[in-house]
Amino acid sequence: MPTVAELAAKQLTPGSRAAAASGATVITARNLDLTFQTNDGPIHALKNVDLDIGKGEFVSFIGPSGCGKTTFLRCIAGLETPTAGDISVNGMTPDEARRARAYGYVFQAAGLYPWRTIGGNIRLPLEIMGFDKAEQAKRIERVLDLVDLNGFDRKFPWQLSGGMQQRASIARALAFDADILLMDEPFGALDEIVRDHLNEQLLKLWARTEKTIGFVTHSIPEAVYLSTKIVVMSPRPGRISDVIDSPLPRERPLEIRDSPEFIEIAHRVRDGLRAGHSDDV
Ligand SMILES: Nc1ncnc2c1ncn2[C@@H]1O[C@H](COP(=O)(O)OP(=O)(O)OP(=O)(O)O)[C@@H](O)[C@H]1O
Repeated sequence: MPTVAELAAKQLTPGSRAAAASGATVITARNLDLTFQTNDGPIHALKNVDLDIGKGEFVSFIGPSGCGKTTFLRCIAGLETPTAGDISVNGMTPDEARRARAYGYVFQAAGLYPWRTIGGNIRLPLEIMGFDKAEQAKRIERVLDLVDLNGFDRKFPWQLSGGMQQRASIARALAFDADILLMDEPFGALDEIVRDHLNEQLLKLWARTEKTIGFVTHSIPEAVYLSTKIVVMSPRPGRISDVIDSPLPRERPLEIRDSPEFIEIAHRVRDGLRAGHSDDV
C-alpha cells in the first residue's frame, strides 16, 4: 500500500488543482439561525452557523441526531428558510440556486418510482425540464456510467440491490450535471461492506466530475475517508463545534483508514462529538 505521503505527492487532478488554486467559494453561510415554531414550542435547530465551502471540496456534516445536519443541507438547497443570517450558493440565494438547478440532491432512501425502469427514473426530471429525447438518452448513459450501472437502464428498481438502487438515485441527481451534489446520509441504511464499496466509488465519481459535495453522515470513518473538510456539529441548539480540514490526499485506497494520519483525524472528530455532548449535561 502506498504511504499517505506518496499519495499526497500525486494527489490533485489538473481540474482540482485549478479549482484549489482559484480558491473559489461556492457556498457561504454567515451567522445562520433557524428556529422551528412547533406546537410544543420553538426548536432552535441552527445557531450562529458560519461556513465556507470551496469549489470541488467534499464536505461531510457529522453529529448526533437532531444537531441540524439535515436542516443545514436543506437551507443550502433552499428547502428551509433561515430565521436569521445569510447564505449564498454559487453567488445566488438558495431559492435562486434551487430554481437554477444548481445542485442535485440525494436522499436517505433511494426513492425510485417502482413502476419506472432505472432509465425511466433518471429520465423523469429530464422530461420535466424539456430535454429532447436524444439528449435524455445521452445523459442517462453518461450518469449510469458514472455510477457503474451501465446496462441497467431497462431494469426495475426491485431488480437491483439496495446499494445499486442508491447508486441509481445518485445517477438521477447527477443527470442535470449541476456543480453541487447534496447527499443526506445516502448510505446509512446499507451494510458495512456495501457501504465501503460505495464510498470508494463515490470518491472516484468525485474525482472524475470535480463536483462540490455536501454529505451528511453519522459515521466517523465514512466522514474521514470521504472528506476534504469535516464539519462536526452538536445539538440543542444545533451548531458547528469543529471544522477539520483534512490533510489526507484526495486519492484514498480503503487501507488509508489504517494510517496514523487517518486515525488522528478520527480521534479529533470523536473528541469534537464528545465535547458537544458534554454541553448538554
Ligand atoms: N420541519 C420541522 N419542524 C419542526 N422541527 C423540525 C423540523 N425539521 C427538523 N426539526 C427539528 O430540528 C432539529 C434538527 O433536525 P435535523 O433533522 O436537522 O437534525 P439531524 O442532525 O439531521 O438529525 P438526524 O441525524 O436524526 O437526521 C431537531 O430537533 C428536529 O426535531
